[in-house]
Amino acid sequence: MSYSHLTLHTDKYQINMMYAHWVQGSLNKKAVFEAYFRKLPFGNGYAVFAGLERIVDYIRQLTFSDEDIHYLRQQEERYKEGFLDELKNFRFTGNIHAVPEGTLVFPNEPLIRVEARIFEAQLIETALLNFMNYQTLIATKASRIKQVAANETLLEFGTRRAQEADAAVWGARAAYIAGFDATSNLRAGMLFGIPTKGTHAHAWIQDHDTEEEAFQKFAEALPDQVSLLVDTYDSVKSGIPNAIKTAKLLEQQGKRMNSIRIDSGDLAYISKQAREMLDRAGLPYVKIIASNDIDENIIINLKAQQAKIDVWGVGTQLITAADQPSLGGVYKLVAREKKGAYEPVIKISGNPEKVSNPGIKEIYRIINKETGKAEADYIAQSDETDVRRGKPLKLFDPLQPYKNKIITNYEGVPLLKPIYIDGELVYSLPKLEDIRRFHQEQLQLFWPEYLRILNPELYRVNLSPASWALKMKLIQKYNG
Ligand SMILES: Nc1ncnc2c1ncn2[C@@H]1O[C@H](COP(=O)(O)OP(=O)(O)OP(=O)(O)O)[C@@H](O)[C@H]1O
Ligand SMILES: O=P(O)(O)OC[C@H]1O[C@H](OP(=O)(O)OP(=O)(O)O)[C@H](O)[C@@H]1O
Ligand SMILES: O=C(O)c1cccnc1
Repeated sequence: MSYSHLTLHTDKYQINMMYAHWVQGSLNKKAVFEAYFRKLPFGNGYAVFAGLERIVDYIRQLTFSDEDIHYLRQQEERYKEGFLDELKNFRFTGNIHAVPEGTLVFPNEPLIRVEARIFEAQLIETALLNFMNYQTLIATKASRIKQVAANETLLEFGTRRAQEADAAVWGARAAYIAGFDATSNLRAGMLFGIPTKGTHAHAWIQDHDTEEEAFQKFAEALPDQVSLLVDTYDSVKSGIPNAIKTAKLLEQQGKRMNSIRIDSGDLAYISKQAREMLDRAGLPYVKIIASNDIDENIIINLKAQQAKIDVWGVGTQLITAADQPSLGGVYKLVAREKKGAYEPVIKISGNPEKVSNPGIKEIYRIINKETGKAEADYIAQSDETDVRRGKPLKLFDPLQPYKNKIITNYEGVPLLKPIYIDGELVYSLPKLEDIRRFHQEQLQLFWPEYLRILNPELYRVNLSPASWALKMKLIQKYNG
């Protein structure tokens, strides 16, 4: 059995619906689903889309193995053999559009659009949401941390506390997209080409008779990468003075010590002491790393206390998105094939936020040509042409009709890109470095008011008048 084969990484109800479609002969009918989230995490003003690379890899390997079929045969549903034969020939033959990784995204806009036989589109819901929700959440958390530590180095240290191995490596990748500089996870480094960094643990010190001896032995072994953890006994009285001795010995060999790491106690006080002691000893080049349950709020706080920290090691709070451990992305049917054409469909809910936006849609980022900044995102039906033709657009929020605006001098950038067409991968997956750069460019498109981490301005995401009218028509139809 392979732990990386993911075809049955789906909720059983998807297979049950596929079975019912097979029984009813409706399996080949086309359907269009869109994936989006309704609420931004962490009170942030934007989210950072991630997960596409894994989705592409998942779609690529999406076949039912003999083992999968054997397992399904044993289920209490007693699926008929004809269905299992159908699954043996299964492959994804549809279209997928998605926004590129690193894109800034907002609530209620389609981030992934799947157009396929209902049989195929239904199967992939669970895995798509699983990848998109987790990776987008971590990229967004990492982006918040980057916002407050723009000039320091950020190291991702979370693996030991991550929700298992996949979360660790894909989380490390998401953090890198959003601006982290390196990870401690070597597998993430090997798989994705993320730079890797490491210091040492308390165990190295505990395993020696004295801290001084431990530091010197470590420096002897890795003279070009010396980073010493100074808090095993007492940072100010013992760790930092011993690290200084080691740095001086290294200088005699023409080498420069890289850094010290502080992992407990008052990080503001100790880092200031450390900086002073290192500078006084003629070691201004030795950097100070801080770790210990760091997040964006602690970073802001430590900076306000004039902490002298050059590098932040961030683990648990980032990799587990501790203050909001899930993103509520959903995958909703927006159109179904009926008599050879698409019919838009809606999901109605007592909760107005949960009423879906019907119809096959495009999102455009409306860039004001004068300022070069993003003005709003505009969700239109895919057959509307106003944005592409640069026609004046009415930006309106139906819940706040006084917030009405006509925009004329703009460029409408379509955000959804073709990824799979007729089951073929047509998207050339960008290099990770390019995704990271693209994310930084995305940030430049937005006024800082939308990017601040506390109480950001609400960025407009507006439905086109035609999309709004369609929604109202379907609500009226179903409300009778
Ligand atoms: N000057 C400071 N201002 C605000 N927060 C700080 C400051 N110094 C440290 N912190 C944070 O306070 C928390 C301290 O946690 P905790 O009490 O568990 O650490 P500790 O007792 O110093 O070390 P240990 O991990 O060994 O228990 C950490 O999240 C740390 O990042
Ligand atoms: O605090 P995080 O943001 O998760 O960063 C990673 C933590 O992992 C290591 O701690 P370790 O596993 O040795 O435990 P301890 O320092 O809490 O005792 C390291 O010393 C950091 O404190
Ligand atoms: O290299 C480090 O210092 C490190 C790595 C993982 C977790 N904590 C610290």
